Amino acid sequence: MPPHRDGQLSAGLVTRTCRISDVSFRAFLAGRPAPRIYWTTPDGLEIAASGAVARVTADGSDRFETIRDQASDCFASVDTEGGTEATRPRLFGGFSFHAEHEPTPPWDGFPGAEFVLPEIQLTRTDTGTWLTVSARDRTPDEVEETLSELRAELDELPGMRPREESPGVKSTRHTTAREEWGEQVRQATERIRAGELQKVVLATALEVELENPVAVPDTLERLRTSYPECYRFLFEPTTAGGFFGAPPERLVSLRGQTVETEALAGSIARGETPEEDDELAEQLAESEKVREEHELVAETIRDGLEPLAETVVVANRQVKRLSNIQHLQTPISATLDGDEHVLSVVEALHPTPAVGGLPPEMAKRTIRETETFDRGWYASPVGWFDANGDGEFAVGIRSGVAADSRVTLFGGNGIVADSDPDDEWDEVQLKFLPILDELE
Ligand SMILES: C=C(O[C@@H]1C=C(C(=O)O)C=C[C@H]1O)C(=O)O
Repeated sequence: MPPHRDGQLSAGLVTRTCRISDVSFRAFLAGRPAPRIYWTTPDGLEIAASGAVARVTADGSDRFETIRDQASDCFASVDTEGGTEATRPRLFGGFSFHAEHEPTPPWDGFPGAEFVLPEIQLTRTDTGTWLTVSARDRTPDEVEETLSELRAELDELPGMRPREESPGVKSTRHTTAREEWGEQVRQATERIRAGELQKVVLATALEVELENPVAVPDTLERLRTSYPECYRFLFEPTTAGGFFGAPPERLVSLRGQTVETEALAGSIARGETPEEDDELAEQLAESEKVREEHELVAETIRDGLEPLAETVVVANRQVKRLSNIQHLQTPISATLDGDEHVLSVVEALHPTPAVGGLPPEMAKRTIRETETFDRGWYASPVGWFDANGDGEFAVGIRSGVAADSRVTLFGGNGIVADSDPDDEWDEVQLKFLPILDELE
């Protein structure tokens, strides 16, 4: 499919922002149609948005570049007033995992890449809350008038909204049966022992039928309490479905020439007691198998950054503890050689061997040949970028696609030569839990 350009902004973009009293972002999102966007980072930036003033889409292996080109048209003429750095125009969206992406359910409405510049955006930081309205082909006065009207409407919304009940789980179905998984892992380990592969991340999907339709913004709000150290996002391009999740993993943040990223790979459960917790963390940190697998990820990220960077700094490995799982984590930072667009860094890193494998092409091929469900946007870059090419992307894991009363969740794990199918299965189940628990 050739990229279409309904996002082109020949007539220019007008955006106006005003400060507002705090308001429930969930109540705002509940009352808006698709496209709807939610994005929040552990450091406190929180954005809820709806409508599309511009929408750029792309497919195929040059989708990163196509999006960047279309976005520069989009940002070419922007008349913006009243905001702060936090409210500057941003395009929100993401990419499919594979370049050869042909959406099948539940991924209807998700092309190979799509970014949206929202019509109405709420931004919350620790210094305040703002409302932004953006439009094309409208005069600044008209946009300001819409801003005042919307501000009055928002005054009617509650500052806090009582939490809705969880939708309740009617039934769950693994798209990959346990025996099939065992066979998949055995075949992957054979390829690894034969020297074709070093590592591959295999995933499965869990189809969850709910008692009631899911309100994703409410689910994300509940995840705020249980997973405060994670990103939380929703990208709902059409009414067909919304991709959402609470990923612990940053793919990249780029500000000026400073890149922050990490290797996050290697997993173990949490303990019932602090002692057991520490024992498990130690077991994770001491396991040679996990350490090797983790180092492959850290080295590959470093190698991916080096051609773009003046310096790359790989910090010490540590254990990152989440409510239901512990991971090995290595923070990595870099100073780039020149002005690179964040999408160039995204393209250089995706997929890291934390979600793909090594060598990258062989791992991607193995994933395509092995997995019996559509990865779609699972384990892919999701986030935003701005007119300067700064931006931030999470890895779309601990995630699912929601449509009415069905949510499809995804979870994967790194397979290496001596992986045991049963252990890997158990670890994958842990990765469904953050969202599954909130739906139940
Ligand atoms: C693939 C997933 O997680 C990734 C794989 C991990 C592993 O193999 O131990 C750990 C963290 C993530 O990088 C997932 O959550 O679905």
